[in-house]
This record gives sequence, structure tokens and C-alpha cells, in this order.
Amino acid sequence: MANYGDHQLSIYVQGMFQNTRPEITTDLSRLESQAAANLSAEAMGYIVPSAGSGSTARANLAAFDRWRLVPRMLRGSTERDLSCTILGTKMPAPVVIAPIGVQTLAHPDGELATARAASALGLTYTHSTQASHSFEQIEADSKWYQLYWPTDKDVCLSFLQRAKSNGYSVLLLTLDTGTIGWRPADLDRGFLPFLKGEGLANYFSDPAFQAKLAKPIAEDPTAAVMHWAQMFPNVGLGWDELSFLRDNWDGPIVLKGITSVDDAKLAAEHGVDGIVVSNHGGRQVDGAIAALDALPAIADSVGEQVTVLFDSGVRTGSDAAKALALGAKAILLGRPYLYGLALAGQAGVEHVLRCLLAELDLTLALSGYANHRELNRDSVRAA
Ligand SMILES: Cc1cc2nc3c(=O)[nH]c(=O)nc-3n(C[C@H](O)[C@H](O)[C@H](O)COP(=O)(O)O)c2cc1C
Ligand SMILES: O=C(O)C(=O)c1ccccc1
Repeated sequence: MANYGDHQLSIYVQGMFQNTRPEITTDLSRLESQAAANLSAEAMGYIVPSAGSGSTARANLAAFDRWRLVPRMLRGSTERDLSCTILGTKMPAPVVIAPIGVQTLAHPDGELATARAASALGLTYTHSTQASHSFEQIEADSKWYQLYWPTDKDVCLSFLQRAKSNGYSVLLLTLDTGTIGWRPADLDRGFLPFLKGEGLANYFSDPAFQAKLAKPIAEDPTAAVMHWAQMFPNVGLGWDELSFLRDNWDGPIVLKGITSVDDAKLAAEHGVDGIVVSNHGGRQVDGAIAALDALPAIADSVGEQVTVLFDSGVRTGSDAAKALALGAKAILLGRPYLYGLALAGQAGVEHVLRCLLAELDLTLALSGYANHRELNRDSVRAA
């Protein structure tokens, strides 16, 4: 059986015998600066900076640095098995593509390229409600759907219906973006892609959305965009409303954006199947707790009752190992794959995924583990 870490030798062999080197860096923590060269100032401003002063985004990364892996010796395994089943979805490794909206900002192929790259590696792609391509356009072997709950019930129901009939197996409801956080980089430019109609493909292709407009979208696109702007903010959503999802979605339901132990317990009490410990990459509440700092206590508080997933700040395979050791069953990868997309479309996303999985696998191999499930609190120490 091949290990993900074998990718390392193939890179060396190509370099030494075929004189070809990776066009994109293998240091995934450096992708951001490499991608910057390929992106407009507006796209960079939307993708890279986070909310407010960026303190939560910085805290997300700093939190990973405060945990150190403690490798064990003389107990390694020549074959590692990273496969797992998460919420009924079989995956070859505990890595899911995080939902990211409006991916055409990074590359014209947008989500189509990301979904194909995920499928090329057998990984699960998550489709954002704010995607630049519609549910129906996505070709992926394994796909989840991320819902932003529109205040228009008909549109909400229609989204759930379309997700179901197009083979999306798990529903992630994002809770931390009832409205857009305070984002100075975009505000200073007066730039929001959605107001140009970008990232609204699911809405514009939706019969329930179209039915609410006085004129066809082609005749009055600005009215259509402003109609979206009215139904998107939903800061009034409450726990009681989750039963609506249970009634209208028959697969697993995951709440994305949990960072408080009390909310994790409420999620368990409300019978949800999973949670994503996440602060949206620091894009929402500036000054909020680093996602990794919230993870251990949340994992302890819900035990096996709820499947705990994690995102916000994972940049490398080593980071992924730390999050898995601290209680996550799988991680969602965010910005790094988007940088790969910006640099080389589908091939760029595949590069990032292969490097991340190779580094995760080598981290396990060199730390004495046969699979990621063996990682536990003794695998790490607070620095
Ligand atoms: C440009 C961008 C757009 C995003 N769009 C969405 C979205 O549409 N829905 C969602 O639930 N999360 C969205 N996220 C958040 C990601 O799913 C994930 O939580 C975040 O990227 C994790 O932080 P990290 O990328 O710093 O690791 C977005 C993130 C970025 C960077
Ligand atoms: O940019 C985001 O992080 C995001 O998730 C989003 C989604 C819809 C509208 C604005 C922002």
C-alpha cells in the first residue's frame, strides 16, 4: 500500500532525474505570499485579511505554535492508514474541503476546479451557499453542503431540496456569519463581490428566489443583488429553529462556528450530529478566542455524542496533527487550498492537498503512529 508521504520521494526524484521542480512552494505556510502575486488587490483584500485588526486571525496561527508534538521512537509503522468515516462519509484522510464562497475571485474556474481536485484525491468537497457556481454545476464524488440560512423560508427550503437532489450528503449550518463581520480591507475599498452579482449562483439559479423578483435577473440585476442583500443577514436565528432543519433534511446536520463549551453542549442537547469548532478564520468577531484554544475543552465536553471537526488556522500537515491530537475527528482546510487555486487552478489545489497529506503522513510516521486515530493529548504539550 502506498503512503501519502511517498509524494516526498517523487518530488526529489523529479528534481534530481527530470530536472523539474514544484512550481508552487511545498512550504504551505508560505502560500499566501506566493498567491498574492496572482491576485488583484481587491481579491487579496477579500481573501487574506480578516475582521477588524486581524487579531483573531493572528491568534489562530499563534495557537498552533503554542502546542508542540512529542514524537515517540521505535514504534513506527511502515504503512499508515489515514482513512476514516465521518458522519457516514468515507474519506481516505481526515481532511475536508472547507466551504469558501465566491471562488472565482481566486480563479475563473472557481469551485468547479476545487471540487475536481478534491475528487482526484478522494476527499470531500463542501459547497458554500455563496459559491460562484450552482449546486447543479458541481462535479464531485463526495460533497457536503454549507447553508447560510436565508430569512426567506421558501428559498431556504429550495436550497435544502436542491442540495438533497444533487447528492450532497451532509448539511453544515454556519452560525458565525449571521451577517458579515467588520472587514476594514474591504470597507476601505468599498468592495463586496456579491454586490457585483459574484458568489450568488445558488440564488440566481433558484426558482424560489427568482419568483420573488419583480423583473427577470437579466433585466434588473441590481434589484436581484439587493434582494439577496435583504435575505442574507440572519442574526436573529435561534436554537429553537433548528428543528426546521431536522424536518427538512434527512442526513447528518453539523453546526459550524462553535467556540464556546456552552454552545457545544447545547448542540449536543439539540441532537445535532456534528460541530465545527471554528471562528471562520478570524473573519467575523475580531478579538474572539483562537479556534484551537477552544478545541480541547469542547471535545471533552461533548465526548463521543457529537462529531467534533475543526478549522481556522490549519496551514500544514503538522497543524492538522495537532488539531487531531486535541480532539478533532477531522479538519477542514480553508485558505491554503484557495491559494493553490489562485496559483494554478485545479492543479494548484491538488498540489496543496497532496503536500498537506504528505506532511501529515510523515508527521505520523516520524512520531510513532500507524494512523491519526492514535493521536491523543499525550501526543502534544503546551509550549
Ligand atoms: C475567502 C473566504 C470565504 C469564505 N466563505 C465561507 C462561506 O461561504 N461559508 C462558510 O461557512 N465559511 C466560509 N469561509 C470560512 C471557511 O469555511 C473556514 O472556516 C476558514 O477559512 C478557516 O480559516 P483559515 O482559512 O484561516 O484556516 C470563508 C473563508 C474565506 C477565507
Ligand atoms: O467571506 C466570508 O467569510 C463569508 O463567509 C461570507 C459569506 C456571505 C457573505 C459575506 C461573507
